[in-house]
Amino acid sequence: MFISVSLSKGGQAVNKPHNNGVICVPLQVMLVGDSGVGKTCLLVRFKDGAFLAGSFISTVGIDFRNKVLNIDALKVKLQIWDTAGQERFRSVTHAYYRDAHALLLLYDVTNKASFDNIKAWLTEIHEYAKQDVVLMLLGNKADATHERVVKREEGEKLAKEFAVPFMETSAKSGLNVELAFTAVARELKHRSQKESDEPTFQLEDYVNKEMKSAGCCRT
Ligand SMILES: Nc1nc2c(ncn2[C@@H]2O[C@H](COP(=O)(O)OP(=O)(O)OP(=O)(O)O)[C@@H](O)[C@H]2O)c(=O)[nH]1
Repeated sequence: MFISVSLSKGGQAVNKPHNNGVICVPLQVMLVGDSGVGKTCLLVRFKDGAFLAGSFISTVGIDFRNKVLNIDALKVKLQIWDTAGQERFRSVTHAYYRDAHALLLLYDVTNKASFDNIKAWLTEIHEYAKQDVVLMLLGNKADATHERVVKREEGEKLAKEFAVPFMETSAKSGLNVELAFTAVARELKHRSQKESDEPTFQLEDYVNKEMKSAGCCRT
């Protein structure tokens, strides 16, 4: 069974009758963060299970890939938008915020400036994205132990300050990559089925529970 989603006036995802296997509107997940934090690599890891090693080619404008996830016997189609982190493409990115159902905001644990810029990204998100957008903060490149300059505790503290779920990821080792996308897809799926009797889904609780059962922070 496929899930189809439409948007109410308030931008909330609401349940809609769907034809067998026909997806009316895929769930849009947008990757944002400074240039070089690993947005494209995270997407490629999630989509193809591979790591793009070698020379770094910056995304120009915006790119997208689709992936269908099985969540509780439902097929949830994610359309994942990979945005360019470079400042000169910022106006292109702004135009896409309002259509995003979820945002994965990345910094690079080996790059302090990318972490310091998270507050500016949050301001931008507040300005351009839907008020009820699902948001998660990701500290990427957790595998790069020797180059690390941002401690996990610093990421946790920042996330707590802004009440955003948080996890460290690695596009290189695959750490928490599937979990990050699955968690936001689950949240969106639960929102889309508001009228059901299911208990309210808590994204942060789900993430913490899954990380704990996976041994938390292994790289
Ligand atoms: N060690 C390590 N390197 C990574 C990881 N993710 C990405 N990289 C490297 O970081 C560089 C930038 O990765 P990209 O995915 O292209 O970065 P981006 O955020 O898409 O950059 P823009 O397209 O400019 O916004 C590349 O050289 C990657 O190989 C990771 O998890 N661990």
